[in-house]
Amino acid sequence: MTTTATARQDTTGAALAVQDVTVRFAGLTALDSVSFTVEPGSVHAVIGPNGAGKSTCFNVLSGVYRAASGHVRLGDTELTGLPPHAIADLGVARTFQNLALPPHATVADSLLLGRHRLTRSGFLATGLRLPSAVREERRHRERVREIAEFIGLAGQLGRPAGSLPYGQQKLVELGRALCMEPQVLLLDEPIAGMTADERRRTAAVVADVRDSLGISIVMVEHDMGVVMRLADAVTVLDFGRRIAGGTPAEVQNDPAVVQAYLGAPQ
Ligand SMILES: Nc1ncnc2c1ncn2[C@@H]1O[C@H](COP(=O)(O)OP(=O)(O)OP(=O)(O)O)[C@@H](O)[C@H]1O
Repeated sequence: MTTTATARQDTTGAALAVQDVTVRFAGLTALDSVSFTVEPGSVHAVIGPNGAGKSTCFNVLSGVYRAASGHVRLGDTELTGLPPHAIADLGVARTFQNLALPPHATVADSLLLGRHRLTRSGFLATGLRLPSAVREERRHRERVREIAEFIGLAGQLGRPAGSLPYGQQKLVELGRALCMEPQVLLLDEPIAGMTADERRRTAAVVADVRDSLGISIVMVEHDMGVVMRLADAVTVLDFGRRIAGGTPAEVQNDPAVVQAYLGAPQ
């Protein structure tokens, strides 16, 4: 893996602050006044047993669900209540639990989709292939190549993304999110369904995104081994409440966490 993509930025980064967020579905409180802060350039895992509220939390951060109360802020910027595309425009990109790639598009074109919000040339200029639009497209394609190198898929740029092994398709999704030049990357179960090899490789890419690009990562993940190895901080949810938070070692030894996972008092 190369670090050519490091040239892109000098991001000191902003903290992503979740403050007293409550989400209700028809009488059920899926998130109950949940607060946590994702420090700039860190991997922050959100964990918890089934139904704890992890996906709900993720969907609030990405603007899919609207909180009944509370705030989500990136630095000084209020994200609360904004639609998903506006949140993406402000630098919070997400991947999906299930693959969401156009099946026949090449890897290059799939990654290029992530550049859409950064494209300045209008529809007409692009259609007429005006020099400014051609130059801009070339710049975007160069950036796509750098990101493909970063995620280890430069050799696959011309292949249909749908023809790649599952683990590589998930990396394309991650690459597409990186193409948006985010400050924060939201990863929904990034290694679910992967082989051991794919898991290792994806975990290495996630660590590299943090270490080389300085991007903050919020990750919902069931694989505790990966969470413990990768995360700088962990927030634990149970029945919609934040029951613990801290370093992986701290939460691992927290009696409330042990009880939540085992479902019985110790
Ligand atoms: N769109 C929805 N409508 C109604 N209830 C919902 C909706 N989404 C989630 N819930 C409920 O909110 C609670 C939290 O669900 P959520 O999917 O956030 O948990 P989770 O921690 O992601 O679980 P899992 O690990 O099983 O994916 C659950 O009781 C769930 O049934």
